[in-house]
Amino acid sequence: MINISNLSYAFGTGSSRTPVFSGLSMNVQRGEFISVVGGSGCGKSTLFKIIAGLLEPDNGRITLNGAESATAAKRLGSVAYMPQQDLLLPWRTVMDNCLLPWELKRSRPKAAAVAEIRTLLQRFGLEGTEGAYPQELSGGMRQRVAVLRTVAAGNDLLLLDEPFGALDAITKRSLQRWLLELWAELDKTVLFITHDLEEALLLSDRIYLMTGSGGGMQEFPAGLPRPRHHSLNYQPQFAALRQELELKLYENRRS
Ligand SMILES: Nc1ncnc2c1ncn2[C@@H]1O[C@H](COP(=O)(O)OP(=O)(O)OP(=O)(O)O)[C@@H](O)[C@H]1O
Repeated sequence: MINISNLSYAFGTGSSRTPVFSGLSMNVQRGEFISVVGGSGCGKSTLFKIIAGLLEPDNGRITLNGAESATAAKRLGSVAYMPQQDLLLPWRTVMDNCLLPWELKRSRPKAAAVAEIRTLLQRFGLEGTEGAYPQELSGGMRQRVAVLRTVAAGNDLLLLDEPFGALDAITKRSLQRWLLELWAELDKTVLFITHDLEEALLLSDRIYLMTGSGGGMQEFPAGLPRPRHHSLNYQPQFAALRQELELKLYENRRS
């Protein structure tokens, strides 16, 4: 689905140039759920912006669906990206927010897009919110609308940048369960940024650890059997993996 090799990026120019990462490589198969974890500021969101075509890397190659995407402009619009803030437009209703991807592409009649969004609203447990404005929704509902808009873009690869980071523990749990079911049902490939190691282990097939300070990426096989449930959190195998992952993150931050 996506192959990244030897990617590097730095912000700024001349003497104010600050490397974010270098020599970064990763490989994601179709249908996988992959998490990216790493300390604050190590470049996770920057990586997503590069994959989404919003930033051009300094070096490296990105292959999407087997075809090399040599420039950011080529990647733009070919993956669905949900940034850290939900970015729902406050002056638009839920339906009009979800229609934004259609407005950008206009590749089919509006009625077809509206019908698909209505079906997704049902599937996402958001029936009855079509005419509501974002500020009338709870935090968990807003995040579901934002994920729905990302899915409505119609791409096979979803980049979700810490979608549940700002939610309380109970809402977060229910949305994790919901996302696992959705992922199994929709047959999408997901790249997911999180600071929550338990969330990464619960959701992912594999985890990539970003080292930061101009460094690269390390792979961590999550490998727990599916289907997964929160009761896994209390099993020794889960606790051991969590400890191993935490140690690796800690080692990376020190090196
Ligand atoms: N537009 C920008 N101009 C200059 N530096 C930037 C810009 N955006 C991000 N940076 C810097 O690049 C580094 C990586 O930022 P990025 O947002 O990718 O990190 P992150 O791992 O996603 O962080 P967090 O986990 O806190 O969201 C940080 O040091 C940040 O300050």
